[in-house]
Amino acid sequence: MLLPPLSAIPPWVVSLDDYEGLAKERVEAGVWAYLCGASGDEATLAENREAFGRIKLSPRIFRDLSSASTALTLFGREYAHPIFIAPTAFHRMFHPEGELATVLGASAMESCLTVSTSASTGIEDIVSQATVPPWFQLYIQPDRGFTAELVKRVEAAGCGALVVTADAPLSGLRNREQRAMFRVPAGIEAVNLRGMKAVPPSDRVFGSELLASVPVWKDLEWLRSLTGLPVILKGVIDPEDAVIAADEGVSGIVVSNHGGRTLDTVPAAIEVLPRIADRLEGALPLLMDGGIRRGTDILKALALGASAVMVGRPVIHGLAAAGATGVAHVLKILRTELEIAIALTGRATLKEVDRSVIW
Ligand SMILES: Cc1cc2nc3c(=O)[nH]c(=O)nc-3n(C[C@H](O)[C@H](O)[C@H](O)COP(=O)(O)O)c2cc1C
Ligand SMILES: CCCCCCC(=O)C(=O)O
Repeated sequence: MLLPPLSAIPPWVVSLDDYEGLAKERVEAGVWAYLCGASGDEATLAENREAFGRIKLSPRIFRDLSSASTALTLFGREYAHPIFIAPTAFHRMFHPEGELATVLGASAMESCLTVSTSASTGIEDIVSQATVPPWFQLYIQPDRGFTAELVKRVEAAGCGALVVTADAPLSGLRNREQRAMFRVPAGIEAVNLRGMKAVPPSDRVFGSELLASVPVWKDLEWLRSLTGLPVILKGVIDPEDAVIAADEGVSGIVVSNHGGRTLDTVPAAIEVLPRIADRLEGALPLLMDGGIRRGTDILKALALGASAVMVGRPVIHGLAAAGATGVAHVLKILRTELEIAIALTGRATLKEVDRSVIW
C-alpha cells in the first residue's frame, strides 16, 4: 500500500538520503525501478557516488567571510546559487501535480528547473509558475520539422536556455527497470511531444529506423540557427567531444553520464570534469551532474571546473515525498550544506573556489 505525499516534513529529515526512504514508500515499484535504476550492472551509477568519496577537501581557518555569497552569472543571467535541477521525465508519475510542483519548489529556492522533453506538463504552464526562467532539455526528434516547431515553442514560452542531450540517442538497457516491467502509467504522457510522427518500435537496434535518424554534429549547427537561446550540450564525457562542442559554438556543456543510465562502465562525471576543464581552459562554462547528494559534492565540482551543478534523482525524491515543499527542502538542504562547506574551506565567493580547495 503506497503512502500519500506528506503535508509536513518530519524534523528528522535532514539529508537527501532521508528523502530517498520517504519517496520509496510513495512510489509504485516499477516507477521506483525506473527512477533509481541505471544501465547494465549499474557500475557507472555506483562510481558517480564513489568518486566523490575519494576526493578530499582542505579546510582553511581565520578567513574573512563577512561578504560571503553563492551568487553567479551564467549565460548572461544572475543566479542566487549554483544548484540547478537536471531534466527528468514524467514528474506526474511521482506526484499528482508533477512538474508544476517541481517548479514551485524550485522557485521557492531560486533554483532553475530544466524541463525534460518528456515532461508530463505543458511547457507554457510550467514557465508561467516559475520565478527563474526554466531551461528546456531537448532530445532532437527523428521528425526534425517537429523538433524545429518545439524549439520555437519553448523559446516563445519564455525558457532561458536549450539543453540538448547528446548521450542518449538510444536508451541504455536498464535491467532493474526491465525486471520490474516498468511502463509509463496510463494517463501520463510526454505532452509536449503530442502530434509528433513517432518512429515505429523495432526489436532491432542496427538497421532500425531510429538508428538511421540519430542526431549528428551538423544537427547542432542547424539547431543553433533556429534559436536565440543559449544552446548547452548535455552528456559530454570524452574531452575530445568537449573540444568539438566548443568549436561548434555551443554556449556551455553539461559534463554528465546521464546518471549512469546510458553506457555502463563510463567513468564518473566528477572524474572527467577536471580533464575537460583543462582541455577547454575556460572557453565555455561547464556544468556537471551525476551523484550530487551533499553540499561538499557541489563544492568539489566547483573546485574541479564546474560553474554550477545539476541534481537529478534527489529532486524527484523530494517531489514524491512532499510535492513542492519536498523539492524546496531538498534544495534548501543542499544550499545550506554548500554554504557551510564553502565557509569551512575559507572562501567567501564562488570565484575564490578553485583547485586549492581540494586536499
Ligand atoms: C528518472 C530519470 C529520468 C531522466 N530523464 C532525463 C531526460 O528526460 N532528459 C535528460 O537529458 N536526462 C534525463 N535524466 C538524466 C538526468 O538529467 C541527470 O543526468 C542524472 O539524473 C544525474 O544524476 P543524479 O540522478 O545522480 O543526480 C533522467 C534521470 C533520471 C533518474
Ligand atoms: C520512457 C521514456 C523515457 C524518456 C527519456 C527519459 C530519460 O532520458 C531517462 O533517462 O529516463
